[in-house]
Amino acid sequence: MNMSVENAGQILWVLGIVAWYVIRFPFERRARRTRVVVNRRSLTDRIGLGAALAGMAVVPGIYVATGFPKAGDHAASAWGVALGAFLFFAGVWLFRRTHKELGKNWSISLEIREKHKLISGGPYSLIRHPMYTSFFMLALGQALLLANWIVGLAGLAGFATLFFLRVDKEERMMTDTFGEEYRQYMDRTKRIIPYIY
Ligand SMILES: C[S@@+](CC[C@H](N)C(=O)[O-])C[C@H]1O[C@@H](n2cnc3c(N)ncnc32)[C@H](O)[C@@H]1O
Repeated sequence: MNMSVENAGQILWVLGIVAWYVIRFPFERRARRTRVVVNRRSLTDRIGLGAALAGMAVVPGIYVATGFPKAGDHAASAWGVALGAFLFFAGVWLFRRTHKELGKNWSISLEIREKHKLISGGPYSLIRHPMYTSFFMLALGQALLLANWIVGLAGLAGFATLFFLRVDKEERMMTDTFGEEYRQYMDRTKRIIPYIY
């Protein structure tokens, strides 16, 4: 087993998660100060958020800190880790772009804020959910950076749960709020992969 490649994967994952949190923190603080006018947070959405948090932070965090669970460990390859690092940091970059673009309109859950504007520029010009695309990139990166099948795939399973529980509800909330403007936006964009889905 090549320990140095595995350690490199874990260190890169930790660095990416720290960068992720540094980007997210100011938006969480600002969101607390901006009034919510529509709240569609539901039990299903909380379950999805819990699954994503468990799969992308708690399970890999415990693995990196303690090596648990040992079951599922596999040998890491340098190419796999390099590809994982590329996907993970490209995901962090897209995550930052989407936060900058959404600005005061960002929410962690299904909410419309006071003076909410429909954003359709930058990464939002091709896909309606580029932040969710960035999460899928982070989850794929995690699967390649962490040399354990259970821990690696927990991120994909956790985020896919949130995505599929949420996406229809989010689009319904946006259509209810922005009406024809959002319907037209839907007609010219895909969900998470430009020109495909
Ligand atoms: C966690 S953010 C994710 C945004 C988007 N689904 C994405 O993946 O980039 C969720 C919140 O963003 C807001 N939102 C989603 N799409 C938006 C858009 N095109 N313009 C403005 N706000 C949007 C909604 O208030 C929603 O509750």
